[in-house]
Amino acid sequence: MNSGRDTVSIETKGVRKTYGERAAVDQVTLQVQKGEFVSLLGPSGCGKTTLLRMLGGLEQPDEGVILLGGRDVTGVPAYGRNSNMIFQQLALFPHMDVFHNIAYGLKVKKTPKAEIKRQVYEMLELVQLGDYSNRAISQLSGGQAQRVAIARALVNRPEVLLLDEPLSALDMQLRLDMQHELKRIQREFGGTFIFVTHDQSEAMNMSDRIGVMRSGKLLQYGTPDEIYENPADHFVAKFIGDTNLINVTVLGSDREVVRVDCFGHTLIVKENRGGSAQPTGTPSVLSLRYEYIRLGAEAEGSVNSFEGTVIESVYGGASIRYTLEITSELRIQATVLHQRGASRYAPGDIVRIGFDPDDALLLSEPEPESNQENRP
Ligand SMILES: Nc1ncnc2c1ncn2[C@@H]1O[C@H](COP(=O)(O)OP(=O)(O)OP(=O)(O)O)[C@@H](O)[C@H]1O
Repeated sequence: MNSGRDTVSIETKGVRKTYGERAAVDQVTLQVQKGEFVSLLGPSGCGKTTLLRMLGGLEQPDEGVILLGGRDVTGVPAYGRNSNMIFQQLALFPHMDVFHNIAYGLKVKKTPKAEIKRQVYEMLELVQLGDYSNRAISQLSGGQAQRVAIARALVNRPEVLLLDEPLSALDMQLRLDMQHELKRIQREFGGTFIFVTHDQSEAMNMSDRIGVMRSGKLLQYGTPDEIYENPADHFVAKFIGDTNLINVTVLGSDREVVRVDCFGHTLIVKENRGGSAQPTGTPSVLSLRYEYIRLGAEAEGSVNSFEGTVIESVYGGASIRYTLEITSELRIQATVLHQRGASRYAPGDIVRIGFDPDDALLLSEPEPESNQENRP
């Protein structure tokens, strides 16, 4: 079992895989620490499954290196690696009961019977199916089948468990429950899990770190907080969370703050992390998260402050989402916390809108959309 987080479990260096002319995975370098839960996140066709399959040895890269537990496994097929994979179709053996499904890998390894029993029951406890050892696979619910698949994969003590959208066939409530379960199992087992998903909230809920992919490239690799608060670019900002992306023109910059023109308003904003100073006149994009915007009395004293007209107000229980028109060319969305019984703005109301430089991020212009992928 892995308990430390200070050593690398699996690592890729400049991994590339092409199908015909097209790079499904393009120069991906990433390092996953032992005991980490990492999600590979991105829209359909961005290359996350191909990357996962290369990590598991089901595909081989055209270029680059893969290290598993410090060993170079580039070119080593799946059966020669200490990793295991779970797919959306769980592929449990229908003619075996739960016990024998989980025991299968140990039997193949010719583990002594008593040891198999001990380890299978340990796994059944881990996935909270202690009483289900004799159940037929056909008599399991979707969530129970998921747990059996996880137990079957973990009983072999893989260096890394690779999961390819295993929850996507479940209905919403069960999916949320299984997200918590999977995280708990990973924590208790102490292993390294790499999870592919196109669902940003799923990735945010479970991961220590997220790798955001687009068109085969790893755009950003960081903790959920880093990715949310400091997105590497326009695409990541839009893919994770709700944000207004506003076209602006750079007026000038001083260290980390930049003055921009936003449809006739001069705003003071923060430069993108690691971004180089952009020259005056550069067209750019400002990312302003819905919930960082303040309205009415809350907006007084903000560094950036202007008026807008409420176009729409959508009640969301704990919060209200407003659509506000600043100019005929510019509408933004703002989400504000709402307390029961508190007054709210109505369409037509003129309200003060405010935010500080730290609340907004100037991002590089987006790359043109690739036709290789579909937005979720
Ligand atoms: N065996 C293959 N032969 C040819 N092209 C492939 C093959 N596998 C994947 N591709 C292509 O490589 C690109 C990346 O596919 P991949 O399945 O890795 O994406 P993904 O992000 O996992 O998408 P999804 O979420 O839809 O599964 C896509 O353009 C896909 O069509």
